[in-house]
Amino acid sequence: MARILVADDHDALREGMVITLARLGHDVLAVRGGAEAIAAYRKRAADVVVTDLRMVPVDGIEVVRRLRAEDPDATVVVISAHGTIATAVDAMREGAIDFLEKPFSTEALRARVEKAIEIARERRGAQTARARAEVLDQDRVREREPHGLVGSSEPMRRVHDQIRKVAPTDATVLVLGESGTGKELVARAIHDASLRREKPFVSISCAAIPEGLLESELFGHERGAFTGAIRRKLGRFELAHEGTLFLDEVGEIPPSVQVKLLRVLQERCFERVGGEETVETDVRVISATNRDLTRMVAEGRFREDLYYRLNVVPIQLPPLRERPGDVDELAHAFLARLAPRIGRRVTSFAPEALELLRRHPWPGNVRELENVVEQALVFADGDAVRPQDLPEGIRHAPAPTGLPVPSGDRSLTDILEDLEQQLILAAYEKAKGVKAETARLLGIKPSALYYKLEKYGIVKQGERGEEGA
Ligand SMILES: Nc1ncnc2c1ncn2[C@@H]1O[C@H](COP(=O)(O)OP(=O)(O)OP(=O)(O)O)[C@@H](O)[C@H]1O
Repeated sequence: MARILVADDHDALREGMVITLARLGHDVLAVRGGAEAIAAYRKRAADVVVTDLRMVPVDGIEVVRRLRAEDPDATVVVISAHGTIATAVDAMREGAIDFLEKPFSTEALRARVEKAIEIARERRGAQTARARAEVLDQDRVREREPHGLVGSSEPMRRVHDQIRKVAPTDATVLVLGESGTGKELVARAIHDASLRREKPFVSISCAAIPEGLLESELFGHERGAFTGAIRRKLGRFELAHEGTLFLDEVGEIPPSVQVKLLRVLQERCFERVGGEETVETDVRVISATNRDLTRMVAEGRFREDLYYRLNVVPIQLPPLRERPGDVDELAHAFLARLAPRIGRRVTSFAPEALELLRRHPWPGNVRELENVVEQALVFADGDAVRPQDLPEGIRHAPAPTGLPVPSGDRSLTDILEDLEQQLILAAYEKAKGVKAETARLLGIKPSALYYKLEKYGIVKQGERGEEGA
């Protein structure tokens, strides 16, 4: 059953339509003119409106126009007099979805109305989806507000402890960890527990901003500093004044900007791009990276002096696979937060589903887990998430091989070097430090072994000769 509004000033025709549509089980309201139709729709929106085009003083085209202006999802079918197709086309241009040419059979009326009802339903579905997306967007904004770092595994307890100790000091903190491990959340937690908590927390992802724009994003620019600099713009340092500035992906800062950042950290002042005036700043800097900054320093891609300035207090966030104990707790926390938002009454995980989550290696870390829970909730329709609600990649997890799952953070060479180092160490220990035996276990020449032992810092340089090999 649908709610249908019929507008026609021709009594017999109007009554006829009412009878036909009511017989089909619809809830029909009929009015005699355009103005009445608009008023009735405003009072109570109909699923479908069927209106004659030729009415005075307000005609059918005007009805279409007004209803669509007020409700973009209004679904209107127009009735045109024989031989006035052009007017019907005009009405369609205004947003009517279909037309009926007089005279028409009850069958034609039924068919058009049924089709219109279907379209109206689709539109309503899309509308709900839109409204939900808006709510989700708002929630995302709200999500930016601090919420606790979940996880009480031993490594996370250590992180909490470090946050508590470092927060009240003004020390510069470097948060290290793979992508999705919660580095930004740590930065917020430090800010929220600090004396600056009432002041702004400003964050910037240094990787997301093109090299040429990063300097002006951080330090602002003066009017006319470069093409397109129409007015003075404040940079993040000024926006974060007296608060905390979070520099995410700090390893991506190009050398030219590294120099300027170093100066702010040392002297607490800077100049805007294209400006002469020196701006004093009082900002606590917290930065984060998933890169190996010491390696970048060694390779000359990151200034050593800047590295030491940023790395006053390092906080290392372990990848999720190294704290499997947190998976349960995080999954339940995300479930509790996301289920109401998606409109699901799901309150738990089936034991088999939880088991699959525990077994997954989580290369995308906590962010991946959060996404997986959200996806599963979309499919879950009971009160527990079942294994079949989980994404394919989780259900058919490869058997654990003990190998790290590549996540894009590190190159194959790096991963292989790690593995090589581990294997050499294992052999070295097994051989109780006897190098000739270590080389034999590994099936390589002693000279190759010496080279690798030094490379990985397992023995100090120059120690190689002591066995006389
Ligand atoms: N311990 C945690 N408790 C609750 N939510 C977490 C936790 N860790 C991460 N998250 C959530 O996971 C997502 C990723 O976290 P965040 O953005 O802080 O990671 P990141 O390490 O900064 O990632 P990237 O390096 O990709 O920027 C966020 O939605 C965050 O709320």
